Amino acid sequence: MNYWTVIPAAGQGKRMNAGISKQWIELLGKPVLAHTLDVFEKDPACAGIILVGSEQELQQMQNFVQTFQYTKVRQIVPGGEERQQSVYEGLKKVPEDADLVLVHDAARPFITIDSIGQLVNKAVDTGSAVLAVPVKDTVKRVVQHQVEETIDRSSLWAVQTPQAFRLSIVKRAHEEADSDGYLGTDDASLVERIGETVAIVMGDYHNIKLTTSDDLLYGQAILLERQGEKA
Ligand SMILES: Nc1ccn([C@@H]2O[C@H](COP(=O)(O)OP(=O)(O)OP(=O)(O)O)[C@@H](O)[C@H]2O)c(=O)n1
Ligand SMILES: C[C@](O)(CO)[C@H](O)COP(=O)(O)O
Repeated sequence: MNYWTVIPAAGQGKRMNAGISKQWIELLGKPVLAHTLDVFEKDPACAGIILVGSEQELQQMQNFVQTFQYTKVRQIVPGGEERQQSVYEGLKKVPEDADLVLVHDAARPFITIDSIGQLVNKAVDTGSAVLAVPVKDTVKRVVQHQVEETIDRSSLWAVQTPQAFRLSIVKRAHEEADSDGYLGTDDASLVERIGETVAIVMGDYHNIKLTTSDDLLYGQAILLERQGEKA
């Protein structure tokens, strides 16, 4: 099934502390945003992309999309203070007749068409699905540097993007979160709180989000490994 994608790219990358927003950092000579957009541009099932940028970077983003000749970027819209608000602004621009919408962080450039396909198939069946990987570390709840509890990790998954939803569901979830003043760290949590079920699809440990500077080193290694596989 065809899908639309909202790509939030309006963050400031404070934790990366690179002096520029994360999407403009170059990995093997190409901006992070280009690595991300290339995947959706190449996926025949992707019908269109809504790109969300910060107000100050909209012109830069327009120029970038023209330079890289992305044909599927239908609109570039200004985002908000928080990721959730940026996604909400993007969702408002997805055509009403779209069935399925994916939300994907610009800062997760290592997503593959294969993972997207598996996610889309699940969301078509269930209405909402997210990519995630089982947590590998032992996780403890800590208060004031003292362990309160060791959490049973057998049911813990680290959730990624893309997250795929029927458009009507995710729009309702965002509308309700907005009117209730609820702020979540991903879109699925908004869908969960309106009582919808969210399915998990096994993701890929390489689908990291570039958050701090050490992620750049790992990211370059992922790209080099993929280049080697192609050669
Ligand atoms: N107001 C915001 C905040 C984040 N994002 C986007 O949401 C994705 C994931 O967010 P995160 O990693 O938290 O990015 P930043 O907010 O840029 O990072 P930081 O919190 O370190 O400033 C990124 O692609 C980012 O550009 C967004 O569109 N609008
Ligand atoms: C949406 C997300 O990528 C899921 O892992 C993530 O929650 C967004 O950013 P943050 O780093 O948690 O603020």
